[in-house]
Amino acid sequence: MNSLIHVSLKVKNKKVMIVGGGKIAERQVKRFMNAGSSVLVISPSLTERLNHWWNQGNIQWQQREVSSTESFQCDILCLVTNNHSLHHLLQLNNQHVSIIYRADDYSLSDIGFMNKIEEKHFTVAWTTHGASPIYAKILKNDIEERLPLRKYDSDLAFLEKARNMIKESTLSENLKWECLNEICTKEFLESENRSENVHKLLLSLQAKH
Ligand SMILES: C[C@@]1(CC(=O)O)C2=NC(=C\c3[nH]c(c(CCC(=O)O)c3CC(=O)O)Cc3[nH]c(c(CC(=O)O)c3CCC(=O)O)/C=C3\N/C(=C\2)[C@@H](CCC(=O)O)[C@]3(C)CC(=O)O)/[C@H]1CCC(=O)O
Ligand SMILES: NC(=O)c1ccc[n+]([C@@H]2O[C@H](COP(=O)([O-])OP(=O)(O)OC[C@H]3O[C@@H](n4cnc5c(N)ncnc54)[C@H](O)[C@@H]3O)[C@@H](O)[C@H]2O)c1
Repeated sequence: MNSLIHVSLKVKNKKVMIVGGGKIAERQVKRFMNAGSSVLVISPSLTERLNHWWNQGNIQWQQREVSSTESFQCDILCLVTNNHSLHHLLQLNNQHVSIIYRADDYSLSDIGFMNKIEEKHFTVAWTTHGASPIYAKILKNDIEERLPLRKYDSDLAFLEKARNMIKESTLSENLKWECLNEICTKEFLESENRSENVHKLLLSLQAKH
């Protein structure tokens, strides 16, 4: 049984607490800060970049050591110190927090972070489930070379607009469904003027019904 579900998690305005202020904390902070979460770091020290973000007012910082009996009120708790037993006890004492990330042990973590290639309209994400993070990184080149990611992205930019037009049309649900399938065919996508062809397709179907 695979006990993992791969999701896209919306973390804007979520309260994220990061215990630890080293290199791995930096990676987590960057991720959540850029996604619009409210980030609080608790650590006696910060890396230079974390310190910069704190100075800029992008994150909050409590300069202190966390003790193993503490209880936190937050949506996501990231345990990213270099202290395995502290993580273990904090996880036990914070069962009320439904998402706890443990940087020291993938198998005990509620979430894992995937490798990804992001285009505007398209994301490819993969994971080796911690089997080999370095191999996972190497795969990036392989995926970039083998997949026509720019083409997918440009197709999707077109399809997003076309799909909205179809959804907003007065066609019946069945005909809308037919259109949505039609615009995804290779022939349609590779046709000379695909944007104009969407208008034509809609007009011809509307005229018939
Ligand atoms: C995708 C990405 C997301 C993220 O985390 O941001 C990610 N690692 C990234 C960067 C990165 N990782 C490492 C380096 C230094 C080496 C280098 O520079 O090459 C760097 C680069 C850096 O730090 O800059 C090495 C490393 N990573 C882990 C360990 C083991 C350990 O710590 O025990 C080791 C020690 C080596 C070993 O033991 O083999 C563990 C994990 N790393 C994962 C994901 C998860 C498993 C994913 C999977 O298996 O597919 C997992 C389990 C974390 C988790 O999800 O809990 C991000 C991609 C950024 C990008 O796109 O470039
Ligand atoms: N997930 C990954 O990709 C990955 C990769 C490498 C390492 N790791 C794991 O992440 C851990 C952290 O790595 P790092 O390179 O950031 O370590 P680091 O030593 O650079 O940073 C540890 C940070 O934790 C802080 N800290 C220590 N005790 C604390 C306490 N009681 N309360 C609050 N803060 C405390 C330290 O002040 C420091 O800022 C490693 O020990 C390892 O288990 C994960």
